[in-house]
Amino acid sequence: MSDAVLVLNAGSSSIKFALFSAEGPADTQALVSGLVERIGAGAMYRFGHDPVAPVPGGHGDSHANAMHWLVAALMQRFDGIDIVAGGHRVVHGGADFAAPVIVTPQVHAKLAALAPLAPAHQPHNLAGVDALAAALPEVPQVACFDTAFHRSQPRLAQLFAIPRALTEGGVLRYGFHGLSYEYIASVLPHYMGARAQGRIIAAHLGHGASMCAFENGASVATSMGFTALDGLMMGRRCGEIDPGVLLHLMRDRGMSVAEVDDLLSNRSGLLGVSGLSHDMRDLLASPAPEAEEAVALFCYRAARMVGSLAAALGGIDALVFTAGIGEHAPRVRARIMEGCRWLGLEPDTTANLAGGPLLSADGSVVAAYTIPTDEERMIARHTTATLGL
Ligand SMILES: Nc1ncnc2c1ncn2[C@@H]1O[C@H](COP(=O)(O)OP(=O)(O)O)[C@@H](O)[C@H]1O
Ligand SMILES: CC(=O)OP(=O)(O)O
Ligand SMILES: [Mg+2]
Repeated sequence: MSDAVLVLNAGSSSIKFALFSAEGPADTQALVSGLVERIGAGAMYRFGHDPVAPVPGGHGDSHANAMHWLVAALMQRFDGIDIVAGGHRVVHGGADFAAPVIVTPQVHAKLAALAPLAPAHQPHNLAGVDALAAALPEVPQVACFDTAFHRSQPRLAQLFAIPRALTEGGVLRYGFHGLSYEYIASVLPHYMGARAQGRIIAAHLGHGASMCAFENGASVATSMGFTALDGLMMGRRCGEIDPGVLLHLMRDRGMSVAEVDDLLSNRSGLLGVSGLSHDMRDLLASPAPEAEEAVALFCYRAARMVGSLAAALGGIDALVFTAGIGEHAPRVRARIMEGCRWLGLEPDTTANLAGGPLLSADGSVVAAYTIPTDEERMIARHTTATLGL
């Protein structure tokens, strides 16, 4: 029997999992990894290199059911592996949690209270905690936060220009995708040597998308704010928007809060602008002018955000692309890099098409890379360190 840490990373429509050995260095290859995706709409799963298969028996109809099914299925399928700890991505840690924490009933209650700030993530993250607690009540569980990496930011980067009382009440820019950025910061020296301590902008471009500026490996500014709706254009989310639009929709068009929430969280972004799909793959393959415009807006907004974060850093030494789009869409990377030429980034077209990792030409003042992220590994590192395994 080998001891393992089970990592659960629940997103808005998927659950990624990985089992890492709890013996030896925390950083060895995952024993097995996989995912459940399209939850609620014909859920499918994949364990390791097995073929993709439908989630049986209606268990894929909700995250909570899928979590219970997944934990039971993993224990059955990998019965030679003893799960000794659980590590979870928890999207929102609010003002209280700046580091990973062991989940106690009190911690669980505080995290559940943050669900309104991350409705498409937090309940699913806690469903993972609950499923593992039901199956293995004695196993300790650690919550690892998307927000924690950004708590090092200077105060100005965290403030909204709103009355102080609201700021003191926790209405701050928290930022997300922190586990991904922390992982990228940890592997960057492998690619860049000592320059990794310089002024870096990392672009996590997945279904959710954000950017983070870091210096000396610490976050100093990021594009997402109080919630994961802010910043870049995303698959279904609007990103940055004039708050006057929200007032107009409610005051002049009679939309309810729930309708505005659904519009901005689920029906905007690539899907809203293209009218076709939230998935970059579909848009890149489509001849429709609306698809082209959605891709063009995504890239335009991303390049503008690089400019903003470069100002926060006082310059830029490297731009790093990661997550689904950042790792797999050379056409999107190329367009964003074109928009960064003025900063001194000289793209290498051939290297970009070949998948990098170095995307910039020899002599480019600003380096560019594509680096695969690994939130599961970062969670495993935090879990073993927090539990002293
Ligand atoms: N080969 C590809 N080309 C273009 N876009 C891709 C490709 N593969 C994935 N994507 C994009 O990446 C997104 C998923 O990214 P991922 O980082 O896995 O997101 P999440 O963790 O938020 O589910 C998809 O919605 C799609 O837009
Ligand atoms: C915070 C966030 O947007 O996460 P995801 O990319 O998993 O949707
Ligand atoms: Mg994700």
